[in-house]
Amino acid sequence: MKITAIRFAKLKVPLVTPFKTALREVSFIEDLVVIIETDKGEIGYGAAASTPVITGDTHQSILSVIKQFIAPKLLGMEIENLNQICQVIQSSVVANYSAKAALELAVYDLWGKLYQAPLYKLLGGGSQTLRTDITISVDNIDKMLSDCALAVAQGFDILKVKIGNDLQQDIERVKAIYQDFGQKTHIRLDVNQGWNAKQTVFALQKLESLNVELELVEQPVKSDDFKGLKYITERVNTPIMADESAFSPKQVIQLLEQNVVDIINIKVMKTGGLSRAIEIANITAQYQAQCMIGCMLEGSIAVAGAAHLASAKAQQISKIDLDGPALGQYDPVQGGVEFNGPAITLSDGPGLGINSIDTLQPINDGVWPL
Ligand SMILES: C[C@H](N)C(=O)N[C@@H](CCC(=O)O)C(=O)O
Ligand SMILES: [Mg+2]
Repeated sequence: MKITAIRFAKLKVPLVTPFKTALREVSFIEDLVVIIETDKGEIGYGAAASTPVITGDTHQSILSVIKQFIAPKLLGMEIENLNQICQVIQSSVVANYSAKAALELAVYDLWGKLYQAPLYKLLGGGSQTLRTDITISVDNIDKMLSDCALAVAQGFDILKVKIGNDLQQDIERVKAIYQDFGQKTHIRLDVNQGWNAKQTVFALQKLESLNVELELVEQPVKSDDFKGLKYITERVNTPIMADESAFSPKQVIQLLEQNVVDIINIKVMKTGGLSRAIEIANITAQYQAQCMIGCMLEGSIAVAGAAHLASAKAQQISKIDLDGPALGQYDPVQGGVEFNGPAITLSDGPGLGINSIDTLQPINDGVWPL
């Protein structure tokens, strides 16, 4: 099965409530969809989110990097040579991880179709169902409490609470949420780089002294502040997780070797797809460190890839933050992953298991080669 062409489209889904973090605020899930065509008539689906404040990637940059630097090298390649294709994708250009992720996802989808098996089975096998947390956007306390109540009513028992835009208010937000929901849910915090090291130690020691039990705190400080992360990890009992600091296998080795953090958040938009995500999951196992599989605010095409990986790598990946599609008003993708509250069910169809996609908006000049 040979690669013959690549098509591009956009997919836009309105959110139930605006997604607000210390880094950005958005009201839609917007994916660039990549469709790889083959000489056998099979197509593979991949997608990428635009998160310039985290990856530096936009839909425009993803599209031009694929067309200009990566696609020309993929034309004619055999899907059965999966590792070779991933190597070409990874080495065609530096960085641009979201572009690489979208392509790798589509190639893995085709690999599953070639062997007529769901991806999670080809990757080693695992459970067909997973449980995700849900994100509570940073907002005023009343809004955050009502979002938590809604999430709990929908069956979620792990809340990923976004904070990081004002230290004192953040402490009050966490205290209020813990008071109302701390007994019935696990609470994770994601600061999205909003504090500095001293502020983090102050806030977490304060919360610990009040017996506020947090499952983990994600990326409290700037992504390049490894010294700050280590300073925090050495001074608090709450587990510290790296997100924006952990893109590459090399960074993950440094983070774990030097005891900079306790936990790693793997996202395919940061690793450049599944091949390096697998590599990182294996590295965390070597260090006997826990890891999470996460997502950007992205729809269910890319999340399906991450979910198949999480199923097959359940020994390494113990925490799941794949709630992107659950935050949308609807899911235009049929097959793939199905959400029912916190439960994610993987399709048993081949590859990612996607059957069809509604409301795809083709992009002008969105076919390669023209
Ligand atoms: C959506 C997911 N739960 C999440 O919070 N992901 C990111 C932020 C993604 C974005 O801004 O698109 C994270 O920081 O973990
Ligand atoms: Mg995060």
